[in-house]
Amino acid sequence: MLSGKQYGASISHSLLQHPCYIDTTVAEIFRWLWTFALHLHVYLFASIRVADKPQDHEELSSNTSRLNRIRAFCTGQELLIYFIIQVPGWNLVNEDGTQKLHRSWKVKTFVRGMEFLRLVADVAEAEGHHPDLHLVGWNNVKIDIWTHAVGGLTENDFILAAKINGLNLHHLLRITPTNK
Ligand SMILES: C[C@H](O)[C@H](O)[C@H]1CNC2=NC(N)=NC(=O)C2=N1
Repeated sequence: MLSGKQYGASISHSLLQHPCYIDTTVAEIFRWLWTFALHLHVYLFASIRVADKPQDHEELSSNTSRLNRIRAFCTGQELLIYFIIQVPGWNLVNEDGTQKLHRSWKVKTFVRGMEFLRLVADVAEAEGHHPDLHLVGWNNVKIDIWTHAVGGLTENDFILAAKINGLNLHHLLRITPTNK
């Protein structure tokens, strides 16, 4: 009859011999190495990290841009897709390696175009977050939004885009099928 101690020793001895256990040890080592390598990669190469996942079900336009809440985004597409669907009409573009939000409109007249930019400027100033504004060819308004402080997109950019979408601009726009 084996004592408890002897029984435990025999169990551990047989386990040690079992290929599964050996595999398990090797698997554990590889798992640890992989995890370490992954964290090292994130530490060394993730230029900016996701501060935290965006709150769900929060109406973007009711948010306000706050510097202390700049949620920098990695290039992780899933986060960008989560936000881009909340700002219809805006597109993700990459200009010389900088990810930006872009949208364009056709306005009725040059003066209406300036009025358009004025309304956007007021929202931007209230937000403390500012877009790149273009009025080209007298009636083409183009807006790019990105966070200069991080050289890419943050949640603040999507908040500003949502607020611009919330502006009543119809009286300034030339009616076209797509109003591109
Ligand atoms: C101090 C001030 O809040 C910052 O300089 C703000 C101003 N507006 C801004 N707007 C944009 N698009 N990106 C910024 O990094 C930025 N920084």
